[in-house]
Amino acid sequence: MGHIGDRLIEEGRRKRTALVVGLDPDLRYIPDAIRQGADPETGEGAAEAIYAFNRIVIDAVADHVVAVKPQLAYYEIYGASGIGALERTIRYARSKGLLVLNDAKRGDIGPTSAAYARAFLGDGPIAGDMVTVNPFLGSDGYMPFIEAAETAGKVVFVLLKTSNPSSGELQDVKLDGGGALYMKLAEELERLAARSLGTHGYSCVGAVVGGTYPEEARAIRAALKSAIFLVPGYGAQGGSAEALRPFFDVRGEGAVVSSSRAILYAYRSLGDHWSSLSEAEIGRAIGEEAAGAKEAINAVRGL
Ligand SMILES: O=c1ccn([C@@H]2O[C@H](COP(=O)(O)O)[C@@H](O)[C@H]2O)c(=O)[nH]1
Repeated sequence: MGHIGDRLIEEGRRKRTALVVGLDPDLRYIPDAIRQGADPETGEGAAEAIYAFNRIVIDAVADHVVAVKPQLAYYEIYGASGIGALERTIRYARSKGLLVLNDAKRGDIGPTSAAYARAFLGDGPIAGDMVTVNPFLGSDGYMPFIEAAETAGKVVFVLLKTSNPSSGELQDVKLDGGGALYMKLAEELERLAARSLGTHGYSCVGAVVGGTYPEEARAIRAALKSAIFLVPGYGAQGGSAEALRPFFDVRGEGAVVSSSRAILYAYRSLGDHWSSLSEAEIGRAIGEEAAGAKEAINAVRGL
């Protein structure tokens, strides 16, 4: 039976895209027409503003992306109403035929990870199709997610080599024998990924590999062939389209590239008057930026 990894590949073919747009709504950068007086400091009215903004983003990018990736932190700031905005956003994205990847970066002792897995990969109100997982606690921290993904036919992206500047402080630590910690985890993930290969050769086990580390990606791809890579770092963090080549397989598949700020706030480059732009102008700028990113990524995929 096919799983969400298969759907990612199939939707990517149908729409000719490997792009995922991150939904990291920051009220400070949301124009007045949408913010409608919501206060970035107190958060009053924030949930409505976030949901209104996300709807505009989703409508603008739906033809250019395989999935949206809500970043949980931006919703948790506002407590119950923020989580409510996340719930509504997930429903809206699905109504537009998009897959949902919760960027939650969870991971804990076994029973707590199992509860997180139920929350994000089950049938509950904030469950999506995919979730990011922090493996720092070890296998009893990440296995409940992998088992839940296998059961539900969903996908878990395990943090492997992250895009941030200090990711090497721990992830690159050399182990006895000389290999880096992230390579040891890559080898372990390949063993686990083999348990749930889908129609297109990819698994319920995915990996986060930063677009800012193409050399590391080359080595990881050689060891970890069965995992779809989630690739953040393109755009606002300085990762270029050209650097994305080693993340993809020979068919130009097997990776999805996420971009948040560069697309969400594209209208800010229209000038100082960005805060007074209309909803239509905002949607147009976001849609054009997403279309441009999709094509730039497609060029390195050989499409
Ligand atoms: O290694 C990682 C893992 C996750 N992220 C998340 O992706 C987005 C990136 O946002 P941009 O605006 O495109 O830089 C954000 O939600 C991060 O939490 C990451 O950047 N790197």
